[in-house]
Amino acid sequence: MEHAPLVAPTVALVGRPNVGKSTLFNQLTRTRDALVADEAGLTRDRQYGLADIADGHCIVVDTGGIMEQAEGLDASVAEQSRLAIEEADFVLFMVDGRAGVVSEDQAIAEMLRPHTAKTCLVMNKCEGLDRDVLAADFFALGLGDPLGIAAAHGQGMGLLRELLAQRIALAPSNKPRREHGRVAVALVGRPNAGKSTLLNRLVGENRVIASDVAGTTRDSVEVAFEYNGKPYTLIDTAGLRRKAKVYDRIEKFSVVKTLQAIEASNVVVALIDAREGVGAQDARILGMVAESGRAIVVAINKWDGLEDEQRAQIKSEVERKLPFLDYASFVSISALHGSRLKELMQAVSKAHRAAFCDLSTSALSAVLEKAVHAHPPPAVAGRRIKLRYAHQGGRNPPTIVIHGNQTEKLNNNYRRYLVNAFRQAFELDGTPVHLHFKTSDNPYKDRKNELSTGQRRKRDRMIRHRIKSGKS
Ligand SMILES: Nc1nc2c(ncn2[C@@H]2O[C@H](COP(=O)(O)OP(=O)(O)OP(=O)(O)O)[C@@H](O)[C@H]2O)c(=O)[nH]1
Ligand SMILES: Nc1nc2c(ncn2[C@@H]2O[C@H](COP(=O)(O)OP(=O)(O)OP(=O)(O)O)[C@@H](O)[C@H]2O)c(=O)[nH]1
Repeated sequence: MEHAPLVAPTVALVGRPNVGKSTLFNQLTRTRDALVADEAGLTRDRQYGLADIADGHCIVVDTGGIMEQAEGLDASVAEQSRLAIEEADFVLFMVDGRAGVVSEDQAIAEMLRPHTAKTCLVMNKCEGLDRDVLAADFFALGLGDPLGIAAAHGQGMGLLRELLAQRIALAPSNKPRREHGRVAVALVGRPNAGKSTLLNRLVGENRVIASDVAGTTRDSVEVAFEYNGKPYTLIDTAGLRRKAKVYDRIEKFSVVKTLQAIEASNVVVALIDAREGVGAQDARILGMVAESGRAIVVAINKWDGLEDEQRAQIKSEVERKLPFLDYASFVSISALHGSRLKELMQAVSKAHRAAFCDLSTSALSAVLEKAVHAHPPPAVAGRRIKLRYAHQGGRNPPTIVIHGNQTEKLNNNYRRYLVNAFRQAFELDGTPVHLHFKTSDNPYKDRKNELSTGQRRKRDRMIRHRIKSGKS
């Protein structure tokens, strides 16, 4: 069967501090922000997001963010940014039109010299000024005529999007991403965690069709296989690792590849090396998965031959360091010996089912009512927060829209309580569950005491019916 590669192209934003990278990043990715995980305990600046361009989408990586996040680890930081640039399908090099060329711009231009073919110079903060006059200064960078924009004012965004559509339109990932019936699984984890070993175990023994589809400019590889009669596609980043091993022996961790694999997947299997414990890099990778909203199974690998004490230690470490993954299943495995892979794949299958499940309005509302009855929301300034009914707003991850009033005043604890209630009721293991609150447009809201309980119920039933029949 022919299938479109799943991996999305990436665009790297490069530039010295304060030129407006974050502003541009937000402009490009804003429409997709609603999809971003907003799980408690995971608040940090985003360094990557999805941008809808023309009919497709791409991943945008803010390399400035990468540089800042890893402050104090200078060498690896520079390395990460450089690697992100190398691997990007396209680079937007941002400069500040008002400031003119400064020495940092020149240094970055030098770094980009080998990549000029895929680099576009973007001159920001051009509003109200003559672009041609500002541009003259930047010719000296040797990167051609800059595109003038004003990210903060949304000016030039149309042109920029057009340019991206032209330059990365050929990327095959701008095609429909989901193959019918196939569960796309990404294997992620720091170097040496055991990804290749696991892949070989899973695919080697169960190979039905194996098609290695290397992207045109990317090295991610998709491998189709069946497990227990179910079709899967593994999205592997092995291509890069092989290459890295050839030209220098240092194992490289690739943010871009990891992002692409996560983004293209339905379920992520994240490997942790039980012998190494949960390091900063593991936490970072898992943070990326959590932010993506993908279903996840954490495989604690190299479980073979460990003492009980070591096993207990890694278990407590996982709990302590990864509280934001409280929805994930953790399966200890040995990729080398092939142990507990059945459990692993069962967890994958379960997480996939949960991520894509359909939830009826009546069932959701019933669970909501029960949860509210057991623990009513707190009162705010003497008024109770009312939660009336719920319906499904999306899948992968399941998104539940709850209607009520004063919902914006609900605290995080109560939100978590509700998520758990839904999770338990519908067995939503392995996937984040997102809640959206809506304060209903309720004509009676200021006269609530004039409605009897029976009248209110009747009205709620009517609204629920309207939602169900798609009229609201
Ligand atoms: N005049 C003007 N200012 C802008 C524009 N875009 C961004 N800025 C301002 O430039 C400043 C820096 O913007 P950021 O988006 O934070 O820049 P950055 O490159 O991400 O900076 P770092 O986070 O330090 O790397 C902010 O004060 C923005 O409001 C623009 O189009 N015109
Ligand atoms: N004891 C033990 N060793 C394992 C297990 N899984 C992998 N290894 C070993 O760990 C090392 C790294 O495994 P790989 O599969 O190459 O790891 P990787 O994550 O693909 O590494 P990169 O290609 O560098 O990203 C190899 O020496 C494996 O034999 C396991 O379950 N138990």
